[in-house]
Amino acid sequence: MKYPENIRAVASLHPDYMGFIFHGKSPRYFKGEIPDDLPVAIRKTGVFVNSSIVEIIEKVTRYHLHAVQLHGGETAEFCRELRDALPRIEIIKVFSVKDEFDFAQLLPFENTADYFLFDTKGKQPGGNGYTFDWKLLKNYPSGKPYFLSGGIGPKETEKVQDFLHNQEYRNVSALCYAIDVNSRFETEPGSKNTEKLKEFKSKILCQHQ
Ligand SMILES: O=C(O)c1ccccc1N[C@@H]1O[C@H](COP(=O)(O)O)[C@@H](O)[C@H]1O
Repeated sequence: MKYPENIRAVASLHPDYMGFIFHGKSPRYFKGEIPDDLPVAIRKTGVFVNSSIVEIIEKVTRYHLHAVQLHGGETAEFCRELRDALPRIEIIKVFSVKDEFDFAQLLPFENTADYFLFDTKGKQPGGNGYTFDWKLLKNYPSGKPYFLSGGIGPKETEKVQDFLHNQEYRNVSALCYAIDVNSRFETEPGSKNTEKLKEFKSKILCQHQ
């Protein structure tokens, strides 16, 4: 998210999380103010790419963030330091997936991240706008809930419904804690199409009940 009016409009749809990107090279780089009248249940999330602990603490404090999404090569040791520094902040550690994925990479983070997030590997650290083959997640060995991300847009609605409900994915979709959407719902970088988000959310939730 980037612009106050759009932040308010999307907040009115009551997403569980809302992301603010603190990666200088991103067209979504956030440097404004987050409206202070958002519904309290929305978890404001800072998205970082190899930022220092000091920088993350500064943003968490300044913007009253509830969660951090670590989208770079942050190590498990880094996550542990961050946890010690900010014990109440949720840590979402991102892993980029392409044609294959070595799930052994997750092991060191089992005790230091609250959630994993699977995004598509691309030219940019995130926001590439492409999906990966979710079948790869069938080998997910962890019991940790994860965010499904990467290129999910209105056109993926049925695919997401299928992932969440098809018996084929039963074991892995049970741990899918959140669907993360970004560039495919934008009218311009950082500005989300509220109507399309509303429709997407209602279709996913409707199927989920
Ligand atoms: O969106 C960005 O510009 C970005 C920059 C640096 C790190 C992460 C970024 N976005 C995150 O990438 C995923 C997937 O986005 P998309 O659906 O493929 O556009 C999402 O978590 C964004 O928050």
